[in-house]
Amino acid sequence: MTEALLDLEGVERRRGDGFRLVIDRFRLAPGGRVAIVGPSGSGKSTFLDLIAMTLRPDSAERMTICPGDAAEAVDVARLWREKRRSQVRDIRARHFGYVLQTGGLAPFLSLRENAMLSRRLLGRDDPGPVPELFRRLGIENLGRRKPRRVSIGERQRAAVIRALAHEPAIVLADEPTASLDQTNALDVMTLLTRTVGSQGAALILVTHDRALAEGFGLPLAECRHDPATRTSTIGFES
Ligand SMILES: Nc1ncnc2c1ncn2[C@@H]1O[C@H](COP(=O)(O)OP(=O)(O)OP(=O)(O)O)[C@@H](O)[C@H]1O
Repeated sequence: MTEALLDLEGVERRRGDGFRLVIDRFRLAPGGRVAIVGPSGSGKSTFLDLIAMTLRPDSAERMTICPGDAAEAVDVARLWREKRRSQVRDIRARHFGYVLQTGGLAPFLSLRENAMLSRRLLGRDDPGPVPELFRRLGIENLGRRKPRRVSIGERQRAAVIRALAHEPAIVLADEPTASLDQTNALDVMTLLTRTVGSQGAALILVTHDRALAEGFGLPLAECRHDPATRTSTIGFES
């Protein structure tokens, strides 16, 4: 069996006033895809933050990442336990790309400068795939513009480019089409899934829109919430 890109088992995190998320088992193959669905407040963002390593688990039996260029899986659970935060940060910057609901672009930077941010964080000043991504996403004439001078759909395209500019192993997209009309949502989803696929990256999408996810062939993983215990559970294997 191929080594999983992400492998989590028995991961728990409490939040706020008694909420608890339990990741029973989550295993994603290199280049794998999944859509995380569930009602509001069921823990989808908490799940994504744990995966993105921006949130520390309270406990984790197993939590590993094994990107293509790694000799062996990195034991992230251990890095958290030993409070090796700079190593966690390095893994995050190198291997993850993010597309947020409203783009999350820096307003004072041009679209191109925004796109280059994820590379610059890794000390890379060469443009790599950025010019080609601008062409493929059809906004090659807008690179010098600031986010406020382009449409919301064009902003989301720039956000997709920024997520892929440093060629990460995993792209995390949190409701990336929620602020778009239906036509733009379909366009951005098409471009997102195609470009992620062409780079061989894995995609984890959080969405309220099951039909959209299913329409793009993404398997669903459900965050199930039990109000009696205020506990949500999620599991997935690919
Ligand atoms: N920063 C925080 N501090 C304390 N509690 C939080 C925090 N963020 C979320 N929570 C709580 O954690 C639980 C899960 O929230 P989360 O945002 O992960 O759910 P969600 O499924 O993403 O919701 P939505 O679909 O509305 O975005 C909720 O009870 C929420 O109030």
